[in-house]
Amino acid sequence: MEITQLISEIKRKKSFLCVGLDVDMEKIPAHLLEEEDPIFAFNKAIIDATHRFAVAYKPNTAFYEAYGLKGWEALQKTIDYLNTNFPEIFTIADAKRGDIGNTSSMYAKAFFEDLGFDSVTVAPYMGKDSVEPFLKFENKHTILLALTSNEGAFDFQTKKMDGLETYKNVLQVSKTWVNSRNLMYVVGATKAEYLRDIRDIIPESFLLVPGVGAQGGSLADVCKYGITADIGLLINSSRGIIYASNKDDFAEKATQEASSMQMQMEEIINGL
Ligand SMILES: O=C(O)c1cc(=O)[nH]c(=O)n1[C@@H]1O[C@H](COP(=O)(O)O)[C@@H](O)[C@H]1O
Repeated sequence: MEITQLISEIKRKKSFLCVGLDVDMEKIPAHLLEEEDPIFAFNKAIIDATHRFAVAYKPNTAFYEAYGLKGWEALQKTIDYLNTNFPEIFTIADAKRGDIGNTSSMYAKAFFEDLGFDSVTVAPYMGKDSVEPFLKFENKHTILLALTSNEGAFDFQTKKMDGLETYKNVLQVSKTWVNSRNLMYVVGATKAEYLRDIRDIIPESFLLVPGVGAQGGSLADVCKYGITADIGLLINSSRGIIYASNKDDFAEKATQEASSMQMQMEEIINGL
């Protein structure tokens, strides 16, 4: 998907919500376990219940890989369902890949060509030649981990390297890579106070921001310095939406959560 399509969808829906599809069989309502493919049945119900309020979906591949072949099939069915029925919706494979060049090329092929995602999350640790194979794909987006939402982000990402914090190095250096226009970045909602510095380095790039809801990050805090004229944000909530209820009313409760987030976003967009 072209970035301009994502921006017009954000403006049309007045939403920059990304719903995280992190399916855990122990948390889904019991009646779905009788379905032939419980993971896909759950995802389909969540997508049907929330797509009016969301512009992106992000399955984290760990939650599918954990169930082996069945999990991977459910992931394929989920992305096919999205691409067929909601082609205007941006899709993110949260796989956090990155390896030597020829291996990264195969990861890129897997997520962009075989599965058909619009984007994939990638770890920057192995450097330029591990990321550039992803950037070669036109109208596909590589979402580089910059400053993550977890406590461990302080172990390396905020430590200085040549006088500059590592996450700032990631932002500065990656801007110089071939096809860097295809880059987006992950910044955790729990690190909202860093967004002013981050926007100084990458004023316009899209940010995937996980960590609201279950991890305690705040939408208002993220928007304070993170939002741009084209919005430039995709705010992800996974557990806060998909497990709003673990009973038969899970889809209705997911609708309520997604709708409430969309309303807050609409207010923010209208106030710009
Ligand atoms: O790349 C990510 O999406 C990600 C990066 C990060 O820094 N923190 C983070 O929580 N995530 C992912 O975002 C989702 C957050 O889920 P919830 O905390 O349930 O909303 C999970 O799939 C995480 O793996």
